[in-house]
Amino acid sequence: MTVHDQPVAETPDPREFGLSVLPEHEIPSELTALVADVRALVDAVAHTEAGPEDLAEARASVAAATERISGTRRETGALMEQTRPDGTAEYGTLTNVVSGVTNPASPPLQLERSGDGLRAEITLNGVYQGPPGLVHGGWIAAILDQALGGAASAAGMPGMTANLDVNYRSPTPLHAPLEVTARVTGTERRKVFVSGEVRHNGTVTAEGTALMVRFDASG
Ligand SMILES: CCCCCCCCCCCC(=O)SCCNC(=O)CCNC(=O)[C@H](O)C(C)(C)COP(=O)(O)OP(=O)(O)OC[C@H]1O[C@@H](n2cnc3c(N)ncnc32)[C@H](O)[C@@H]1OP(=O)(O)O
Repeated sequence: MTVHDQPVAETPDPREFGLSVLPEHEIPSELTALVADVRALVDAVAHTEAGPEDLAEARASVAAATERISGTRRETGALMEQTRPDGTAEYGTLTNVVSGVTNPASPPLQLERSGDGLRAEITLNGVYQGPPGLVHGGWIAAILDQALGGAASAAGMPGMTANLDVNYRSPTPLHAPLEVTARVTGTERRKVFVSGEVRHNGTVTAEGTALMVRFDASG
């Protein structure tokens, strides 16, 4: 296995493969604001103790809002194009369930380049609960998977997760700032080895390693 030391590579333009691509700056700010509002709605619904009258009224309002915006739908596989500081482009699915900018079912995860990989700060609310007061382990694995895949992609080697291994070291609290980090640790042919961590107050609560297999450029 060799340690990856290549410069960031240009990712092929997905339009060449017939995929639909939306540049990030073309996403209406009203849509990203609505995504945040719907996340707040999901949290409110999950925890509400409102009475039947208020619930019925809220339900009618939600149904009206759904009707209002359901006329036209974007393709499920549409990609968002982000421009890196060096001017090259990177892509991810708009409705990615872990970090999709237009998907209110995703947590507000925004991974950014940092040091030799990616980093994010995120606070998860009760919608992501597993054990009382704690983040569900499946969501921790999903966040790590996204960070690990994103690190490979950011290094110019986008691919699919072939294997993901997660160790839960200590409980991950809800309603508390978490740090997510990930980086490429090595490559071997199409195999990209990645590792990452979730930390709370500097303590590792979960760590993961994954094998990403790069998309086959030979067709
Ligand atoms: C667009 C922007 C995106 C932007 C990306 C943003 C981040 C997205 C993060 C989310 C990632 C996901 O959730 S992805 C979704 C979950 N994953 C999946 O659905 C993947 C399903 N599996 C597959 O499609 C396939 O098995 C692949 C692609 C992983 C591999 O198939 P393949 O392409 O035919 O490659 P193959 O020849 O079999 O394997 C290549 C090398 O990897 C090794 N290998 C393959 N699988 C394994 C394995 N499980 N464990 C060990 N080693 C393995 C082989 O031995 C070989 O090694 P050698 O002979 O070279 O030694």
